[in-house]
Amino acid sequence: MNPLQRLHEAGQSIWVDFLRRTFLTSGELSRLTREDAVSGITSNPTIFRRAVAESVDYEQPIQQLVEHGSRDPREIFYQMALADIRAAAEVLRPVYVQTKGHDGFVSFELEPRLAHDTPGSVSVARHLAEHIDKPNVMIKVPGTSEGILAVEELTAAGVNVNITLLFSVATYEDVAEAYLAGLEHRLAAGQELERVASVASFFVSRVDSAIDGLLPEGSPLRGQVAIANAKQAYQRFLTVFSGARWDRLARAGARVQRPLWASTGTKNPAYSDVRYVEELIGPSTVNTMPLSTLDAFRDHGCVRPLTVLADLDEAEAVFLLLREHGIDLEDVAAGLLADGLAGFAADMEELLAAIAAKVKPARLRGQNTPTNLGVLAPTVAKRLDDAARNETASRIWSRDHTVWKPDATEISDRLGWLGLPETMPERTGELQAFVRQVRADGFTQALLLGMGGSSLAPEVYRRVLGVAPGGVDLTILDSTHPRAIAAVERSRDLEHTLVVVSSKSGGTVETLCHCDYFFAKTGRGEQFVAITDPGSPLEALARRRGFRAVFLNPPDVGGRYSALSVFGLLPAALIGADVAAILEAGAEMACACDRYVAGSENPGLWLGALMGEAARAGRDKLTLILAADLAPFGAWAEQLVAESTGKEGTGIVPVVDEELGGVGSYGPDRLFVALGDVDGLSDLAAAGHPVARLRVSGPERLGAEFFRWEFATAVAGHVLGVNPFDQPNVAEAKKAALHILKERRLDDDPGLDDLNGPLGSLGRGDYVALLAYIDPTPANTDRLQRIRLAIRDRKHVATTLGFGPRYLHSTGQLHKGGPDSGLFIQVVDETCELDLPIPGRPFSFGELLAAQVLGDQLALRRLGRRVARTTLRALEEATL
Ligand SMILES: O=P(O)(O)OC[C@H]1O[C@](O)(CO)[C@@H](O)[C@@H]1O
Repeated sequence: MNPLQRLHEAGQSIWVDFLRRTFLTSGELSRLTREDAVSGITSNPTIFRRAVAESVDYEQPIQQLVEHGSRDPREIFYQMALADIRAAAEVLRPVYVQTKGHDGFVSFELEPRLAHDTPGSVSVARHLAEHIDKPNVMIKVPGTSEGILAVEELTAAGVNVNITLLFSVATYEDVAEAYLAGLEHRLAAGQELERVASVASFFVSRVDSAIDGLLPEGSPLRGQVAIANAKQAYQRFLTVFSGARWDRLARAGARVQRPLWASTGTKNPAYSDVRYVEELIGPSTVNTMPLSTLDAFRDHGCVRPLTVLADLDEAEAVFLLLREHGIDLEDVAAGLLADGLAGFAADMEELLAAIAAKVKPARLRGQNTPTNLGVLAPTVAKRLDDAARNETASRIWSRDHTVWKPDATEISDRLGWLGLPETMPERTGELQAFVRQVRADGFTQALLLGMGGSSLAPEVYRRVLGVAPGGVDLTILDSTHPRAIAAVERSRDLEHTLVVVSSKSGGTVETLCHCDYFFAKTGRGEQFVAITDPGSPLEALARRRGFRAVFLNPPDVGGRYSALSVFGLLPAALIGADVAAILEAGAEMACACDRYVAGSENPGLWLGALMGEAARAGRDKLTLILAADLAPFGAWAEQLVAESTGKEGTGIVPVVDEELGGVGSYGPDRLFVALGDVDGLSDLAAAGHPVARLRVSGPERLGAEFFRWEFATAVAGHVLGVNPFDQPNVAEAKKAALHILKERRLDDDPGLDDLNGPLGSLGRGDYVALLAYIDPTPANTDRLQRIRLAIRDRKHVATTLGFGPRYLHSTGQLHKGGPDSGLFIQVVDETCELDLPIPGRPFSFGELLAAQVLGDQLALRRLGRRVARTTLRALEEATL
């Protein structure tokens, strides 16, 4: 038995808080009923908005309805939604029959505009119930005072009701009373009671989100109130549904109105992702879970029966303490109800707008327009067929580590990126409020300190989107070159600069050194903010130094997969970007890549199959040709692909920012992927190079591209048989550099190399990586770019360019763990007169950089890779 089945055994019904057409038609819901004891479905305007706006499922139904003369978005919505509700009711009918009408329900919510209209609610709900005409359907009515009056009337009329948006125990009691009163009317009228069912949807995690924000940092009450509140509601349930009044109804066949725990997806990454399930287990209850919570519980949920009855004294104590803090739970509940209604109303509007937009031609079809896959076409097609047969996409979404490796290590706890488009919208308000405060406190600039996955997405946002009105000007520092640090320092008005220290592990040496350096300059904690994982050394440091804020990211999101998490979105919010729109685009792509979307219709699956199969066929140089407005995206994709796939002697070598050349410049080891509007690829396609074009409608679609490439990279990892979420060889260079610093071995410098030998060794399928440990100025970059093009055109090999130490956190893994086809040319300063001390450390930035040059060289040499060290001038002489 899996944990979900055990939960069912413990007396709790498992419903899913999700609905979408292909979820029904693909057989996924019926599979969940068979394998995971799922026995119900809940829907709401948000779920329908997502289903319609962010998936391709409804394109065809909309077109068909339009062809049959429907134009009105509301009418189209009801046609489609009610068809889904009926279909879901059919799938769940066996459960309903087997449980003799106890379980197997699907819920459909009244439109939010009826929330304060009792007669309107009653008449629409009755009409819907008649029209749907299925015994196992519930109509959702909100727990407003007008809604509660409607519950009584509807129950009396024999309509099954699910009362939603309940946050307070007092309101819950009114709801239970309304249900009893409705049943009593029926009894008095001599009508049967047995076929009337009801649930009371008590919201859980939203209560913690609201209360936690009112409590002081570190308060032990944080994260305690929602569960205590739900436990109290359960106590009221036990009282109301017992005793003489209830017994009379029960004897006549009445069913209890079961408490249903809703809002059970964890919002705060510091809390367990199954907390709102594990703590509320008890008989006669329902838990409706988002798919991510369902997957998490199946994976690691722990079933302790009757937790809903445990620790009641503690729950009491929580309420006492809450009152001592001056927090009135009833006020909070009223606020949550108002917010919940407003949220649903906004989603309903958006849903109708999305339908209106789709009445025009479908938007999501044709994400991939492969111009010429040439020799790769059959293998990619076969791979997609295999993926459909093996349910690869579905298994990825179920977070099944065996897609990659039999061992779950560094896989199961690295798949959180899949859920970010769904979970992060909850946090946009928090990010925006933070930025407003930052602005109000006079900060006009921001400086982000971070490496690799902690800095590359912010850089893409900044360079692609610019700074919007109301945003702060953000600069990213990921170089330890003393001149680069000095230049950043000079360019900032430090007093008005917010410093964002960004590190998942919280232990990255470059980031911590930068942090110490700037902290010593300003000495003001309120100028600093940290983004990190819960419990990291950086979190501790930030709290010790009194940082203005610490943003904790979900720990199951790896650095290079974090663009749509706080690591990407806080910097995006700082520059004034529309974070909600970024996530919306991400969600749209996530839906396009969903578990039911097969073959080339699934943009992430398709791209991953292409990249992986190309590499297997020797075309492992993934050459990205980016439209000018998306150019900065390349460095982010480079890290994602290189660090994810470059291991175990295989991998994909991303080639970015290599200017497009003539057909003769390229060997048969290339796959070209164009992003956005780019010209000049037809000759390459005509010459037999595989060329794929990805359509991107504009920079505002960045959120979609981040997700597409993450999904594709996960798929490519699967095709290559590697774990795309670890970076096993990164530590080698790190360790070597730290050892050199510790032992003060900087003088064991092997000196510069003659380049003729290494350059002469280049052959077919090789690549040259220029690793520049010099000041990353535009002028130096231009000189290095000229050199790489000369090497490419003369030697017909792919070239890459990275600045140290930044590339160590990007392509460094591939260099050491990937295919042995690289020639690594370290480019170092002839002299550097400037050095900067690092406060509190026995080495300077100049020494750190020097140790990193030597450390990486040592790590590469130990693996038998070709490495040479030179200066920019000597390299120019040897190549131009
Ligand atoms: O966010 P952190 O933990 O500072 O790590 C930064 C980068 O360093 C790496 O761990 C590699 O060194 C990357 O995977 C990561 O993106």
